[in-house]
Amino acid sequence: MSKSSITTSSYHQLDNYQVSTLLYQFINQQVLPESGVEQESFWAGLEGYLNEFIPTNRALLAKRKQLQSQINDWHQANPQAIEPQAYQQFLRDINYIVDEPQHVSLDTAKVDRELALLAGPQLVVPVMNARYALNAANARWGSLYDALYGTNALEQSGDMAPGASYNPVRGAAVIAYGRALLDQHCPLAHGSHSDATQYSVLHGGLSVTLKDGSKTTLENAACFAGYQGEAEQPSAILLQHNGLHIELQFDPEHQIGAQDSAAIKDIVMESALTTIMDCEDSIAAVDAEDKVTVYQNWLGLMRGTLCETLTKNGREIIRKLEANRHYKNAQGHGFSLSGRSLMFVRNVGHLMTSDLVLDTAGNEVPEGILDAVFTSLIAKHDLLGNSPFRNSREGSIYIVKPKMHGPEEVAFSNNLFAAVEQLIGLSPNTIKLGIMDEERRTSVNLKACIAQASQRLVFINTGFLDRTGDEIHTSMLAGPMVPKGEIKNSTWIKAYELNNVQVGLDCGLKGKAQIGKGMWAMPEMMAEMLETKQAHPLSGASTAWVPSPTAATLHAIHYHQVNVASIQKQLLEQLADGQQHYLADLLTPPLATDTSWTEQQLIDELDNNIQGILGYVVRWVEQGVGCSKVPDINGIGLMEDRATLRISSQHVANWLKHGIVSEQLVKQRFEVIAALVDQQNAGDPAYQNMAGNFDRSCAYLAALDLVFKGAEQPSGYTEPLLHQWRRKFKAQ
Ligand SMILES: CC(=O)SCCNC(=O)CCNC(=O)[C@H](O)C(C)(C)COP(=O)(O)OP(=O)(O)OC[C@H]1O[C@@H](n2cnc3c(N)ncnc32)[C@H](O)[C@@H]1OP(=O)(O)O
Ligand SMILES: O=CC(=O)O
Ligand SMILES: [Mg+2]
Repeated sequence: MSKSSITTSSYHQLDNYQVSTLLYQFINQQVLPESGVEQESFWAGLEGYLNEFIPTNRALLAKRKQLQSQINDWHQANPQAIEPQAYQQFLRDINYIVDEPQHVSLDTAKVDRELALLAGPQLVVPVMNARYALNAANARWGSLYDALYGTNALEQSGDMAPGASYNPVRGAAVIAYGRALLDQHCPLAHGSHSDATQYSVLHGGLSVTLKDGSKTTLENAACFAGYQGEAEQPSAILLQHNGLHIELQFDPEHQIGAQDSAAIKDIVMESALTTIMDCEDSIAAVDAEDKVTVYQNWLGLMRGTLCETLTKNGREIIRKLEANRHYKNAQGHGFSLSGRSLMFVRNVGHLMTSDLVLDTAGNEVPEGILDAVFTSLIAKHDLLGNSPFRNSREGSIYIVKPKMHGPEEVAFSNNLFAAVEQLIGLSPNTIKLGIMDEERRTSVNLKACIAQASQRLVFINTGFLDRTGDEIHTSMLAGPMVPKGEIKNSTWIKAYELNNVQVGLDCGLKGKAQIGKGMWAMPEMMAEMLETKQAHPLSGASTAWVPSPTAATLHAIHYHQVNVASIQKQLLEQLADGQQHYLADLLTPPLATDTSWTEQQLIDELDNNIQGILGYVVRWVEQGVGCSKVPDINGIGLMEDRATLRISSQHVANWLKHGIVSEQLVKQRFEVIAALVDQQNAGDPAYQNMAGNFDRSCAYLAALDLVFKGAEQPSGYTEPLLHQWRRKFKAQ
């Protein structure tokens, strides 16, 4: 627990704690009114809550440290290749692996259908950025035409180049793709959607006129969900397949509609069913001022008031939350669908502390404890109907809790949420929990983790990025790791992904909660995503992460191609015949067996890691940007956040620890790459060069620390050093 270094903030004195005046005023003036919670009882209750949970939080962190030190000692005492049985026994002896409960059955009530019943993309967004957060909330519906036209999903060279103005060849390819998609998932009884000249609603069903004048309908009448406008000439037709909607929009006056045989101007896909508003790894919030901005945006989303004025393509627009979409069904009765993605909020984990609240000794209190109470109190406005919109129709609050290590830490979150419910007047289990399966102690004890939250769990998600960082850090002393790019092919990660689905199904998540997969971290590589990310629904996952609304729209296609409910059913049938045992593979770290890398291979590996580190850290520390697109060594823009930074910094730290690379070589490559990153940012007027500034640049020194002090960082996390250096930069 660190002493607060911020002296500029003023504090309001409670009995035993001091609350940042910024937070105190924000909560009193903007959050408590109409929340059904009285100011006096809230602050008094908060003190009791902090008294109750701070000591346990500290004890859990001490346990992490103790276990890591026992593991380090074991590797030092056993320097030869890991003997699997002895290693597993040791992990059981120290209680790193606990006994697996026999039978766990999920019993979560009031779960919205987007989580329990539907399968589709999950978008993640830094909530500190209001413009992006609004865009994400609205990403429930996305233009297929824009997603195809504007990305490499379709060939981008020659005749197909997007160009400065509309390219009709590319446009025709987009339209053909859309028609093929309709033929595949909502086929006609006869003929093809590409030959359609008119869509209308006749006799309670869809009637489609084809080029030859014949009329047909949908092969499966249930694919027709509704329409907008007049039945004979609708402005939109709503289709449905695998639980997801597809809207055909008609406009003969529109640039695209005018050239289309059926006047279709766009095909709009139901895209991000759910979105995670992230207060964690994609943002840089290091002090009370930042945290209040985060909470303010979350409040704006929960009260429906958030809006942002921006200039786009030379036009000023005001971005706000989208209204619901209204349709008539086949019988002409009105109904509506949500215009917005169902929102989760991702709290921070148990590690960090915040200067939002200080104890009597001036120590910051655990940030996760504060996030639980403030993000829930804000979300209570949604449940009370204090917004023109509704997030959870079932009346639940959805919190994603990251970076928990093992069942005790899940139990802690569960107790925390129960106490918050009492404090702010919610019924038990209103606050739901999404467990990030992203630390090794959670993966190896996943069933026991689920058991600790069986009445509030709504997802388990393989955060493979953090999980990879933890894999390296936990086995830091076991030996040098394989190069970073090879880790994704290693034994443990395959077992980890399979185990997550198996355990989820075994604990009864089907039909009740999400089984989720990780982030597509190459935001510009949409063709490659279309090619490969189908693997996520095919594995039995009901959702998987995407970095942008466009990626959500394209990933939605995979949930039309794959019926997740039937995959899960098959997997459950296999499970009834016996479980696969993944523990031994899960405990096989990605150690290199052959370390005879050439000097050039070592430099390439270092450069790749260091480019990601510097490119990300410079914007984090000096501009407060928590998630960036940073070119890798091959010029491919990668999504970098704190979890990818954890991997890169731990990887270099591991190679330093085992003498694979020397300190001198690492420093030399840092200097070379710093100049390159400076060049990449040359167009940014707010940017300060690192090259020539090596002993003063906060960003550069932070990046060096992340590597050279990497082995000693708690669980290899990057946030302690990032926060320290960002605060230093802000104070300058
Ligand atoms: C390991 C983990 O924890 S993963 C989870 C954390 N990661 C994330 O949350 C990823 C979030 N994604 C992002 O922050 C961004 O997509 C980045 C940083 C990767 C790329 O951002 P940029 O370089 O600005 O993207 P780009 O210029 O291609 O597109 C910007 C447009 O896309 C939108 N956009 C991009 N990402 C998102 C998003 N996640 N949600 C909503 N809108 C988004 C922006 O609003 C903007 O559109 P606008 O001009 O209409 O406002
Ligand atoms: O949070 C996600 C991850 O991969 O880490
Ligand atoms: Mg993570």
